[in-house]
Amino acid sequence: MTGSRNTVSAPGKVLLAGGYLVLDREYTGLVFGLDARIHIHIQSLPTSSGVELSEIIVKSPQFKEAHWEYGYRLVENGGGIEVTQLSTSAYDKLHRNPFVETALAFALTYVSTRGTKIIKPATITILSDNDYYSTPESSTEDQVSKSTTRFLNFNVPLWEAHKTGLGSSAALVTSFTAAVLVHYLGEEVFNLSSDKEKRILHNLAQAAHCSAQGKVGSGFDVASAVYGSCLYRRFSPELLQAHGDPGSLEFGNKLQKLVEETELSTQWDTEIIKSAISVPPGIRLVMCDVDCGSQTPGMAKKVLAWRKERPQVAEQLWGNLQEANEALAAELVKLAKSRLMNHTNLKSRILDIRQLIRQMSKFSDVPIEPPAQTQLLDNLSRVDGVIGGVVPGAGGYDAVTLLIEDRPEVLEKIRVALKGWKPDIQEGSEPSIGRVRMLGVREEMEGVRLEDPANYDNWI
Ligand SMILES: Nc1ncnc2c1ncn2[C@@H]1O[C@H](COP(=O)(O)OP(=O)(O)OP(=O)(O)O)[C@@H](O)[C@H]1O
Ligand SMILES: C[C@@](O)(CCOP(=O)(O)O)CC(=O)O
Repeated sequence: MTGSRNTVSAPGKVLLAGGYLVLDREYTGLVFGLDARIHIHIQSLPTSSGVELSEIIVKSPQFKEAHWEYGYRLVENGGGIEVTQLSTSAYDKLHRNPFVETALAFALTYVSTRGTKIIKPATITILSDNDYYSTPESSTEDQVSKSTTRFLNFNVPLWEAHKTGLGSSAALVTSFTAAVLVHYLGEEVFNLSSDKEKRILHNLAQAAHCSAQGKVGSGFDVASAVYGSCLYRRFSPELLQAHGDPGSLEFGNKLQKLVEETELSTQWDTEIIKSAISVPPGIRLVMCDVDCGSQTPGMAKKVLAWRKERPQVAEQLWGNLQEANEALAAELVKLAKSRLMNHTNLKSRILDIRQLIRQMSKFSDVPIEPPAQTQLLDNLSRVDGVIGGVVPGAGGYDAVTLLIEDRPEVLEKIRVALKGWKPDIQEGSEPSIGRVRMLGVREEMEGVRLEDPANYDNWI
């Protein structure tokens, strides 16, 4: 191990276009990294001489009861490193954090396959930028004017925190994995700015994230946490079927082959094209968080079931949407290159996508852009300086994303338009939309990066 402490951060995400399509390798998604990051600080734990501990402490000090202690051991038969959560007191309930636990086991296992014989104890601190969660004070204020406290104390346990949907688990697993690799392998050996190591990190974080969430999604969130904003084509899901769980026979070897792509069957086919998307000068992205009384679980399942049932109609729609999404990406790149400020085509490209998304909603009977969100987007699109907006990702009642002219007066006008806004929808026909407020985030092109540990001293 080189150096006694390291810090890494990774960005949150928004899938501006390509929701549902991106689940299929035939299609792509336009994903933007956001300037809300999750930061991981890892520090060697001092031990008194002669005492050999195998313990890693993880804490997330912005939340109550967010303290986890893990024992770890190298398992025989190539099983990798198994981690076990330790009880801190006989009376404490063992609250598990599957994302932390899995990321730790996968990352330590990979470290052990690189010839590291001794894994020394450490303390790991997780710090989330404030926009990942709605805060009590933000229930009366929007979060655009950034809070003066860099890392707020949310004062609730994690399971009670109100997430804003920026992809906290993907940013966490990515930054956590990267921090463990950098700490135990050394910054020179595991150089986060090299393409080779980024690819290893991407593969390892995708495997850990899918294992922790118990399903293989498209992975656009982990990809943007590693690479930042990009055009994304997913990996073949079969890649993640054979590695098994930490502790199982040959897990370490299988994981190493998968992550380092040493065999034909472990070659990843993910495509990340950073040059295919851009945010032109004078434009920025804005996220509005929608408070909603009810959510619609299983939207992806329902959309995919409809697609299977009506393949012909669905393929036509998927094709049209892919074309519309590519046209949006091309227009953004064109505007960025030409530096022209005419946004007429950009407006039309956004409206094309929305029209097709509404068709998807109607055909599949899934509220992807439900009438209340249509009203919200139409209303906001009329604000001077707003170019247009969409329901990002899976859509629903969660959030909307806008592209706007990057001027303070446009933000002010949006703020005024949102004040007291309510959809004009018949009672009972839709879940009730509560307050809508701007988050303080915008797009960011950069993915995972090393940070200076000294910048976090106030919060460790
Ligand atoms: N600051 C944090 N500290 C510790 N664990 C965290 C933190 N942020 C996220 N997590 C872990 O990630 C889980 C949330 O992941 P989940 O996939 O439900 O949300 P998300 O990634 O924010 O969702 P979305 O994809 O809708 O944006 C938490 O339950 C916890 O296990
Ligand atoms: C529906 C889907 O395509 C996008 C979900 O995006 P989000 O979690 O709503 O940001 C699922 C996926 O890509 O894994």
